[in-house]
Amino acid sequence: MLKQNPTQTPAWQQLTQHFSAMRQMQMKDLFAADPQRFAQFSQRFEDVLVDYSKNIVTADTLKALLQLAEECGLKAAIQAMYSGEKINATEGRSVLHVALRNRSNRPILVDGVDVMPEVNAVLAKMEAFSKRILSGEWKGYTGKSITDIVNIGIGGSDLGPVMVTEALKPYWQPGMAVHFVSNVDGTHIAETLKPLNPETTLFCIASKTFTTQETMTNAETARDWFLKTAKDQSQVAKHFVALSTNEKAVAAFGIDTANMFEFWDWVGGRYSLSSAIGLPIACVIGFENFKAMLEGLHAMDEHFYNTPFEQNIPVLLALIGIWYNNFFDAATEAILPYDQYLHRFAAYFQQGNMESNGKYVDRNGQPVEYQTGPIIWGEPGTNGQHAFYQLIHQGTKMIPCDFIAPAQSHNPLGDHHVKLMSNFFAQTEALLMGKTEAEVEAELQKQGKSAAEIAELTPFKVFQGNRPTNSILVKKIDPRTLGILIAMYEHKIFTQGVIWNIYSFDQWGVELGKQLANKILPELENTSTVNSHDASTNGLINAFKAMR
Ligand SMILES: O=P(O)(O)OC[C@H]1O[C@H](O)[C@@H](O)[C@@H](O)[C@@H]1O
Repeated sequence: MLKQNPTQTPAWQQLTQHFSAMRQMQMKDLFAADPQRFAQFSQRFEDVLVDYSKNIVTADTLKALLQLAEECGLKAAIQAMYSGEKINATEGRSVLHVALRNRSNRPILVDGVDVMPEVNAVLAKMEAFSKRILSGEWKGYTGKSITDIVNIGIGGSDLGPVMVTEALKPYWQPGMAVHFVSNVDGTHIAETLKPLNPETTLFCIASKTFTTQETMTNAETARDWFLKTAKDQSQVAKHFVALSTNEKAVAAFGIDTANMFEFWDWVGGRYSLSSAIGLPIACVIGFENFKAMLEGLHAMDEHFYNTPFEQNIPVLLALIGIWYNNFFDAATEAILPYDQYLHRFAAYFQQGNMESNGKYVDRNGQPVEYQTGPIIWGEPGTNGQHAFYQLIHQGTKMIPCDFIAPAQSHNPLGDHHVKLMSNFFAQTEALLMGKTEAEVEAELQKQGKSAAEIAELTPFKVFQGNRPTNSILVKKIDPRTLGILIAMYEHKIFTQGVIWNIYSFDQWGVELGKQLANKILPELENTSTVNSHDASTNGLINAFKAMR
């Protein structure tokens, strides 16, 4: 893979020059000058409309950004990922979440072996299992059917299934509920288990490595809770399944490997929701709906693979993100879904994006001299409007935002949805157009304010506007559309990682804290004074011990 420093490309030089012309550019002037702007700067894919016209870009900006993608070897990088090359170089692994939802069944080789037969075998096992659970055929230790699934996992073994099961709540099958325990804080599992009955509860222990401290601790607590009632160790098989790549550790925990749903080291945790990690999804929305989501993911995978970059949605979104991140110095991006069911969508892509592209070392092992991954955050609209939008509208920082909304609500109550959507449209319009001094003055005059009052108040009520947004309008949040949206963001992240010349599929940054926690843990289990750390850490640990 090309290891190109993006700032050393001709395209980057061109963008730097172009930026000095664009930094003062007003989007409303661009709209006024070009009646075709919306048509020119929007793309449709199935029932998804992506409008990126409210960005500080011209055709020239996109041309230079597309050139940057070419010069950084994006084409070859996509080819390398889809063909199973070991692009996760620091872990020596392929990166093949696209194989998990490869509905075309085209062979995908890892070390010369087609992975599709094993992918399909696990999917078939998930299908059969989820059908047995949902039909009530799978019985617990007292002969009752399962009513509650508890997924125990963290990070990539939690966030995807949480986000998807919440997003697709209207598709939950009758008589089945799903719960998630991730935090090692005992409160999480204690509160989750409180209303549950061990006779009708199934635990999915989800961990790629099956060594993660939080998950193993919660899994042991869950087993103790179960055995407190069930008594008999042999009944564990009816209530515990494992989703993992680590067969040995699964067996050592006491889960029958017949109840293990396998995946592989070429599935990154944060890209694993279409692997066996998706089992709790399939068990609550049904396998047909799970399959529809896989088909949506695959459709966007194909779009990303086959579409020329100038119409390629993930590529365009990635390039626009780079434009703000690297030229306008925007440090964050907000994801703002106008859909209550998508309330964990930003949290999901917080891991997806920040764990992938939060790297300061490039693929040559050198510290980068440019910005890489942005900070991702967001909450559903309209709640965000009454919380942090003040800063987006009038703060000193540029925050590019993605607004996401469905045309059709799953809960068409009265006029709720049109009210919601009026806010969705109004916000991006306000961020684009702002409100001028003259408009504010005229408004204050109408309200009967004196000249002195008008002069005093006007500066506070002006909105500069010119704040960039993408609007992603979909017909309905159904399994297929959700799959499309997920893959769209995944490939945006991939594209940016390629251009920033970083490795997007490792996560060494999570290791140090884990190591130190393992060192500190035994120090907390006795009463002696600790002095093996820096003064602050020693002080805190000793204060904690004194307070216990
Ligand atoms: O599935 P596991 O192995 O329990 O890992 C859970 C999480 O652990 C770490 O925080 C990272 O490696 C994440 O990417 C991963 O998702």
